[in-house]
Amino acid sequence: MTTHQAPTATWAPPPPAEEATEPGVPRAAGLRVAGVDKTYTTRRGDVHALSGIDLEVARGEFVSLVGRSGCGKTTLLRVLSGLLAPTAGTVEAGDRPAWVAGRRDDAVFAEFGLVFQEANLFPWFTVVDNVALPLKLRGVGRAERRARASELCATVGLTGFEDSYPRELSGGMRQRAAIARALACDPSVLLMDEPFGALDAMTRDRMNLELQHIHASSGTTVVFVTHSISEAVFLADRVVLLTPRPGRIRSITPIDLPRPRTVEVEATPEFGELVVGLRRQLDEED
Ligand SMILES: Nc1ncnc2c1ncn2[C@@H]1O[C@H](COP(=O)(O)OP(=O)(O)OP(=O)(O)O)[C@@H](O)[C@H]1O
Repeated sequence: MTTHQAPTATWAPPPPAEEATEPGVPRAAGLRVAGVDKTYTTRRGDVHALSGIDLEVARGEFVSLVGRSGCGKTTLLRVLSGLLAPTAGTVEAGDRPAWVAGRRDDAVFAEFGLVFQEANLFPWFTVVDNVALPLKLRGVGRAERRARASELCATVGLTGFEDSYPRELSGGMRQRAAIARALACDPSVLLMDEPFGALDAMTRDRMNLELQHIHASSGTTVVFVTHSISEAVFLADRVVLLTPRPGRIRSITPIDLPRPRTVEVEATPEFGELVVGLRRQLDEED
């Protein structure tokens, strides 16, 4: 295990997925975050949420963001999503400026897929119509979008539930539908904020296996926020640990465990060492 204390850790990105160059398959983009600061201005004063965030995420890489409650994980993810303007700094996606001088390029962010803790499905739409919605908004014809949405339902294990309504699904199934919807437009980057945080432990384990499979087959770049160190280690190529007040990158830990990973990996000494090492860093902040 190698734990780097600086965000400039040398790390060899995985080779870009070959499928990424084929038509109809996601074209993953890397992310470059430089000098990002975020201060919230409130009636009770300023809250300095992020300071000097420098981070490169390689094309096709899976990065987990962890840290104590309130350290700025969601703030950083919202900046990366285009939902929140940084106070300073830049974000680039695949060499295209996304945030520069507080201005966003909508076209860049339109290529990103977002998944939050709540699935946020439209209750009056069926699963397939929810998944197809981003395609509808892009003007894709009904037959084509239904075909693509059914394909995505199969990818996330929802075959047979295409015509169900969200209320007829379990929490895990709703999150799978949300992931399928985020994948509908072949996102260049998939940003996920505690997507499995509300699920029971067994469902969460299964979703982690499925997400790993989806990441491998789609080749997309993923930034994943979680409170769970073991989930972060299980999924990631690298784990980024933030420290609070203001949020800074404390360490970047490469996860060199072989893929595909199964639940058995969690019983290995290598996995245990990585988790303990990260927990120790968190404890040192007390
Ligand atoms: N809209 C807001 N206005 C003012 N302060 C905010 C706002 N959103 C977040 N903050 C503050 O910014 C800091 C970082 O919050 P953020 O939600 O990004 O942390 P987090 O690491 O995602 O927390 P958690 O793990 O609890 O979800 C906190 O001090 C929080 O109080």
